[in-house]
Amino acid sequence: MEQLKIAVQKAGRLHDESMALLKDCGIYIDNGREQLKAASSNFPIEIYYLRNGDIPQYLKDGVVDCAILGENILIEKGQELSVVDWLGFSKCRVSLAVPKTFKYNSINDLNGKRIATSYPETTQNFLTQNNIQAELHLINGSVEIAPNIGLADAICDIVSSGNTLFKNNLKEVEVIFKSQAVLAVSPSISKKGGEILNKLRFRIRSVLHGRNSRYVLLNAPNHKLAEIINLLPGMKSPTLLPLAEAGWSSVHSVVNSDAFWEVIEELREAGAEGILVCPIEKMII
Ligand SMILES: Nc1ncnc2c1ncn2[C@@H]1O[C@H](COP(=O)(O)OP(=O)(O)OP(=O)(O)O)[C@@H](O)[C@H]1O
Ligand SMILES: O=P(O)(O)OC[C@H]1O[C@H](OP(=O)(O)OP(=O)(O)O)[C@H](O)[C@@H]1O
Ligand SMILES: [Mg+2]
Repeated sequence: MEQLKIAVQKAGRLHDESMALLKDCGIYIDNGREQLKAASSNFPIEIYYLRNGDIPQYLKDGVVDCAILGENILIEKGQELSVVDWLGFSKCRVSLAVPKTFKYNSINDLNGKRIATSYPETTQNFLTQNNIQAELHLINGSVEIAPNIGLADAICDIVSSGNTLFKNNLKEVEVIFKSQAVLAVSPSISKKGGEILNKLRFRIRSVLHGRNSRYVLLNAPNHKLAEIINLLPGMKSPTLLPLAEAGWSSVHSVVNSDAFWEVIEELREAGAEGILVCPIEKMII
């Protein structure tokens, strides 16, 4: 039986959350990453544990059908490959940074300067778009140290919390783009592979919608219902059930995780009581 070949980072920042996502999709993986490949006992998928930086080439060559990788690596090494889903983890940005003492007014201040980076394509494209000529120095790790050891005047690297920049006395001056983990596809995926991929994508979407939502239950006096329902859009519209006590109802709905504290405050002000907030395992839309 044909299997969908999916690449996942062998070790590093993407590995754990990629595996957790497959697990939440109900896919059991038989063996660990000590081996290059692993199979699943309950879904037609084969996992290839690879380096994030090598994955775009494996996708182009059709060695794997799809992959979970950082969008920034795809922009650097695989612009022609398609992203089919944005997975919401490993969020970061690719930015230019300079020493805190550098008097930076605009990108023009980088003309003629030396820039250290692990992302030469991304950096060069950004500089070209802005008509800047600079000398690039390719470094594969700890790029932030380059200005401090006199190797470069600026860097282009990943920034997340900003701690690494701070520790190295650097400041972020240009955000080139924002990145997160994505599901990307090989141009040579077969028809059957595409069908399995669609099943996987359906599961991934259900898991991600569930993660981004909360199930809210509350009690409210009937004369307050109109105002409360107005605050709760729900999937279709909120569920309304009568309470044993006359004049009261129970309202059930789904609220977006990002907005839910604000919504809860508004609900309380509108007269809601006994509010319960529960996680949603899967949400099929
Ligand atoms: N500090 C960070 N915060 C959030 N996401 C990050 C951070 N650093 C990297 N990432 C994201 O995780 C991906 C993997 O980063 P990691 O440092 O594990 O590997 P890598 O050096 O790209 O990989 P490999 O050795 O597997 O080729 C990056 O491409 C980026 O998308
Ligand atoms: O803004 P921050 O939260 O400090 O994150 C940014 C740092 O994280 C990444 O490095 P990583 O820790 O993956 O080490 P690496 O250079 O060995 O890949 C990236 O290359 C930055 O150095
Ligand atoms: Mg890293």
